Amino acid sequence: MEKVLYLYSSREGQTKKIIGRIAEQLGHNDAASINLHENPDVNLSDYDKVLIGASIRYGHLNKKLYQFIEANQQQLSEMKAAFSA
Ligand SMILES: Cc1cc2nc3c(=O)[nH]c(=O)nc-3n(C[C@H](O)[C@H](O)[C@H](O)COP(=O)(O)O)c2cc1C
Repeated sequence: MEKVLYLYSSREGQTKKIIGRIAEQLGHNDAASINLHENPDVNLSDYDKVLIGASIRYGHLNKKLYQFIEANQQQLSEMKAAFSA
């Protein structure tokens, strides 16, 4: 079975709710849902697909998210990855 990760960067919880709803709609009830700020060292190679959800403040995503994407650029380009903000 495919392993799906829902990874989020949420300040007040809206993004967490939104990606939870997407997971529900796609039938990914068993997918992992991880807060990037609590688990910055999440290992993408443990998953087949990832959806990254992030909130915007004053035109910017959270700095930790930019750092995560930069650090995992190679892995993200080689797996099925989607982004929502
Ligand atoms: C102080 C503040 C600044 C925001 N700046 C932006 C922005 O620049 N662009 C945008 O599209 N939304 C902006 N928003 C809207 C948030 O991205 C939106 O409310 C989002 O759902 C919050 O998600 P979160 O609860 O997961 O942090 C802003 C919201 C707040 C409270």
